[in-house]
Amino acid sequence: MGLIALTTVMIAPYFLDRYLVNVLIRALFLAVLAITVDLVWGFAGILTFGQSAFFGIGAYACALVATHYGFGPYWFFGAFLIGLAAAALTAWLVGVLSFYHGASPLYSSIITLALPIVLVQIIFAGGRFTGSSSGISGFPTYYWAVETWFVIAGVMLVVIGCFAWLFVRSDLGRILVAIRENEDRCAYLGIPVSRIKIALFTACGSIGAAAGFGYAAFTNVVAPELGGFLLGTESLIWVALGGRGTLIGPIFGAIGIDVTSSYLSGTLPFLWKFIVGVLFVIVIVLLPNGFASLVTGAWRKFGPKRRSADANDERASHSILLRPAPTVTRLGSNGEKPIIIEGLGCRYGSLSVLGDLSFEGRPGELLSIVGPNGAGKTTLMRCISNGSERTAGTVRIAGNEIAKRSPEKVVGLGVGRSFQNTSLFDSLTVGDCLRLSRYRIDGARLLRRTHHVALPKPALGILEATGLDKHLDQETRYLSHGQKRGLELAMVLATEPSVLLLDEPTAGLTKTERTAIGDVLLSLTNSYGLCVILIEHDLDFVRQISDRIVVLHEGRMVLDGSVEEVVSSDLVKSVYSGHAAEVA
Ligand SMILES: Nc1ncnc2c1ncn2[C@@H]1O[C@H](COP(=O)(O)OP(=O)(O)OP(=O)(O)O)[C@@H](O)[C@H]1O
Repeated sequence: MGLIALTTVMIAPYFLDRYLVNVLIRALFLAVLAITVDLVWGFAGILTFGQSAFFGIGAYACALVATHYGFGPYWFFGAFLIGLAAAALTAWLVGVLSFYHGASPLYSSIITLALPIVLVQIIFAGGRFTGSSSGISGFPTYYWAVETWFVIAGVMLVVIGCFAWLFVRSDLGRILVAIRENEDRCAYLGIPVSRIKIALFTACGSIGAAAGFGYAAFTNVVAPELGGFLLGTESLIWVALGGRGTLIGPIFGAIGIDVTSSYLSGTLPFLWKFIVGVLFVIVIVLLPNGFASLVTGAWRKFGPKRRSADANDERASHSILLRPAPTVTRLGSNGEKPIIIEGLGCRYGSLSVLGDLSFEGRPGELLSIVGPNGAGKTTLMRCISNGSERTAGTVRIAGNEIAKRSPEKVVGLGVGRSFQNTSLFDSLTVGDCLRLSRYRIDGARLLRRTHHVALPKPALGILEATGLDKHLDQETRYLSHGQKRGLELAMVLATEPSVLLLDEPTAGLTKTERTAIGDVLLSLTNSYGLCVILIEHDLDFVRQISDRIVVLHEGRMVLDGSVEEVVSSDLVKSVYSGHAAEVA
């Protein structure tokens, strides 16, 4: 595919009209910008209005160095590097401000909205140095033939397009999709979401600058509009019309709209903008996945059908293979108490949700937390798994204070958490979900996809018990509720925790499935020495499998004792009167 594209860009300019070749060269550079917008917005889900700023930085690096300092191969290459470095630094700074732990998704949109506006103001304020509102033109550049420029722009687009294609299919590319779909779940699997977003933003910033540099070197003109908000918004329109998250759609979106604009904007300047606007609205409403979805739909319908895989060929029937993890670093105790909580408190303003909780979890123990609705059970889970949630007290995991650590760092200490509502990644396959759960331990490849995933024994056991090992290529949205619960548990176990926090794992399950989950939990504590902390409303289930029970009421601990002590406690019966009969 890449070779065909390369050959096309090598020979196309010799067969096309000269004006069209000129227009296409600019469009090819803009298509590179569109790829970066698609990576940031389409794949990682970060709505960015500011990608044009990096394009502008690259363009101005070319013009400013050639105008004020010098021109020649070294100056030219030096200016290219300056453009890339300035854009990377700016993108990194914007990334740090936008994605620090606790920042809302709105931050990045607002900051990227402000970025091109600030850049344009800087250019205006630059006076004669930056050319102010008129920009800079006529600076020295390489006046190569248009065919040569076409090949340069085309090769740049094909090479960056191919790398982007490999990247989005790689392990790391799947993690980008996971972040877009469920950022919280990623963090609680130990994936450093902020760092990945900042790195992506930085890389895309410098690629955008490379495209801007090429654009300026070819056109020999730079103007503030090249780094402006309007181009940033237009790049979003190219991606939306072409097909967000498809790479090829945004490339054709950018080229199609820019080339058509060049032909129509002279004769129909206002009508053309109106047509693009209407087209945008129609596509957003009728084709939310852009024109690319029409093409892929037609290909699926009329294109060659895939040969069904040979059932005996395991590699052919699954694109991913499971194997046991060679060395399991945790799962179970290393001699330290898995968890010690002292004086834990949590307030929301004047509302005290948890107060002065102290208890510990022992190796191989199944500790249930029970209490009426609103007692603070889920808040307790949050305080254990995220250092910034509690307002008082300490939580130690295997001897290490969690302090103010973010969820992904707490996972690193050995805490695995499943949520009250099953929390997965709809468009990822079972295999993808398992692979990304191993990111913290096995890492992820940048341009390649791993075809196996090594899991600890209990995770493999759950996949076998739920039959998920036969559905590794199934997208998780098609799984039954029980299978989703099983997969989430296997994913959490894949992170090799020593403390497992489960928030109502049996909610919505059938009796048989509840029994199966109970057996799994007992084997996790008895055979692997895990400390399991379980929130559960099904008190029969709690009584059958717990070693110890902690009872919460209005954010306070009213009892910490064995099943018999809790069942016979009058105090518990009185605070838990609605369910007391079931406990007893
Ligand atoms: N972000 C928040 N801001 C303000 N109050 C909150 C917040 N989160 C939880 N609360 C309050 O804290 C209390 C405890 O909530 P929590 O969800 O921990 O209870 P729970 O015991 O898990 O209840 P359930 O069994 O219904 O899940 C509730 O009164 C809830 O309204």
